Amino acid sequence: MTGLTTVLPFLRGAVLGLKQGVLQRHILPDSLHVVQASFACSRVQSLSLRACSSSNSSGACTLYTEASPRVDWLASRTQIRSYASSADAMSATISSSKVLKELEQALGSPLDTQPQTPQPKPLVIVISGPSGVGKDAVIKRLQEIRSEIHFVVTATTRPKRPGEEEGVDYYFVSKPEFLDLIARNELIEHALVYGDYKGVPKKQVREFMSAGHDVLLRVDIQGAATIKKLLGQDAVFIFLVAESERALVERLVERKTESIDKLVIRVATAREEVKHITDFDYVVVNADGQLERTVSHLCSIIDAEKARVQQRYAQL
Ligand SMILES: Nc1ncnc2c1ncn2[C@@H]1O[C@H](COP(=O)(O)OP(=O)(O)OP(=O)(O)O)[C@@H](O)[C@H]1O
Repeated sequence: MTGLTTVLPFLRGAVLGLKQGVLQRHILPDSLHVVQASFACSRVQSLSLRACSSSNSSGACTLYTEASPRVDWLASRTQIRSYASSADAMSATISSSKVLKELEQALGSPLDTQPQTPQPKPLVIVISGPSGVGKDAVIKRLQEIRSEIHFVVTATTRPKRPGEEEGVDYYFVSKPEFLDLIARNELIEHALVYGDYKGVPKKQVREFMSAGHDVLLRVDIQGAATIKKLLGQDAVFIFLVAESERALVERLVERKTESIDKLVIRVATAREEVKHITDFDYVVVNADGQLERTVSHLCSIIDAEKARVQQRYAQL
């Protein structure tokens, strides 16, 4: 009824205004009310009747408008419709804010406007899996989609190779510098690989997490086990697998980076590594030709982790 009251002055105004112009009388067929029924059939009908005080026995009503019957009638009809619609919206706002006020009075306190979901905390995501499963390929694509996730760059004592960039591929440090990082307990995990050290600096993780970024670590199974000991349930551990051992080996062969001898070692290692799957929170299959699916699966895991009631939070 509030909408009706709001609209009535307009109609009264319209009828008053008509007195100053050439009055036209239009008999409106029932079909008009069907058209207007899209927002409020009975209301418009009663508005028309009350505003123009005329109706015939078939239920059709009379409306007065200025001059040019057809055009003005259409304009007038549009106006009435838009006035009635905005009046409805206005009355909805008025009534809902009135209800909210009454509710607050009944509750004795204002309704809380703070978010009811837990504030997502920056996440440490550890991705691991056997050699050749596609860790680099998956992470590269994930970074393209989720650029806000910081991929932690490993520190290494290995000399820089042509094309490699400081801070992008690795942080290149001297052996004494690396040993100093170990002594100061500034590495999340480290390993000696073919005579060179490699390790994940804590400082980088701390800095990005305190800036609100999730951080992503790509480590081998041994490294994941070390991080698990350090962070336990505070980080999320994801194990990547191929759809089968054969598929994994085919991928490695196609990569053409390993000799047969090295391939034998990698496959034997992969057989051992896969036994550690139960130490991880999630396992994701990176099936052949399904890189996008794998990455979207990872995104779902990250999103689900953000929706946890008890959020993981790693402090280093
Ligand atoms: N879903 C996939 N389908 C087909 N090929 C893939 C898929 N994922 C990765 N690859 C390809 O498989 C090869 C191995 O991938 P990648 O180098 O990313 O593995 P990795 O796990 O990082 O290996 P490593 O641990 O030895 O560095 C690459 O040539 C890569 O392009």
